[in-house]
Amino acid sequence: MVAVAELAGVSVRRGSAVLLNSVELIVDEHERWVVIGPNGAGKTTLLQLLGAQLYPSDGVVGLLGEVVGAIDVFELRPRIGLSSSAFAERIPAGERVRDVVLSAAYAVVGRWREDYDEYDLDRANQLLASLRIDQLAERTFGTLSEGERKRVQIARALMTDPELLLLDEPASGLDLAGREALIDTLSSICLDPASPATVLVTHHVEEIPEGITHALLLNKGSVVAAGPVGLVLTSDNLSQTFGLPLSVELRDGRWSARSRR
Ligand SMILES: Nc1ncnc2c1ncn2[C@@H]1O[C@H](COP(=O)(O)OP(=O)(O)OP(=O)(O)O)[C@@H](O)[C@H]1O
Repeated sequence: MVAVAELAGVSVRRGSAVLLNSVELIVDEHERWVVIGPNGAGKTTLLQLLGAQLYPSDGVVGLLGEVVGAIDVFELRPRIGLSSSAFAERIPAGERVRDVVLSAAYAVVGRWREDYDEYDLDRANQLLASLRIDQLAERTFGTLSEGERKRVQIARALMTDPELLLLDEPASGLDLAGREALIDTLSSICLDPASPATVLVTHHVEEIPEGITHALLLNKGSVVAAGPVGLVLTSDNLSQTFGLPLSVELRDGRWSARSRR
């Protein structure tokens, strides 16, 4: 096993606020992690650390064999695929879908070269097809539905053939059919041995795709539990994470949770 990400005693503080508190985490190359916690738990902050977008206040963040702070983050970032709504907001509404994906190869947002390599063009087209949005390639990003935008973001995150894939709430804002279709696609990614190590953030256990191997539960910046998903996603752990009595169930590969009466 090779660790693609390693957090040792990592804390993030802003003024008197503790966003993350002494987090320990090792993500190995074939693992697919889900990070679950209530609003404000620190999930996005954790993902930003894993994406080399943020430095810790304390502790050590190791990514892809390098220590963050000891290497230029601009060398690390192209090796990490990140899909988040914060990033999506930076995509110009008039940008063509194929170019949104293609321009990731050049670490830019917005088309900037008239001629892309044939290899990059082929890869972008393959990703659009595998995410079932090839028919949208010529459309502009601003005209897409929320579900279509999520798929474009994931295709873009995969464009550089990253060693670590980070997905921040990929299914948020989708209707039931859109959510289920996206979770199906995410399951295919997670179950494919050729996919990169993955860390997916969500508020909802119902949004955990099949193929997720590990879970980390966060509450108020601290880890409640972390490890193999079957051991971590218990009713007790989830109740502690969300601060109310919950009953958790796994059926046909999908998780669900409801309030315990
Ligand atoms: N610059 C800052 N100063 C103070 N507090 C901050 C700052 N940035 C973030 N926070 C707080 O840190 C906490 C963790 O934020 P984060 O976005 O990581 O949580 P989250 O688990 O992703 O939340 P959500 O599920 O609502 O997206 C939140 O309470 C947030 O208000």
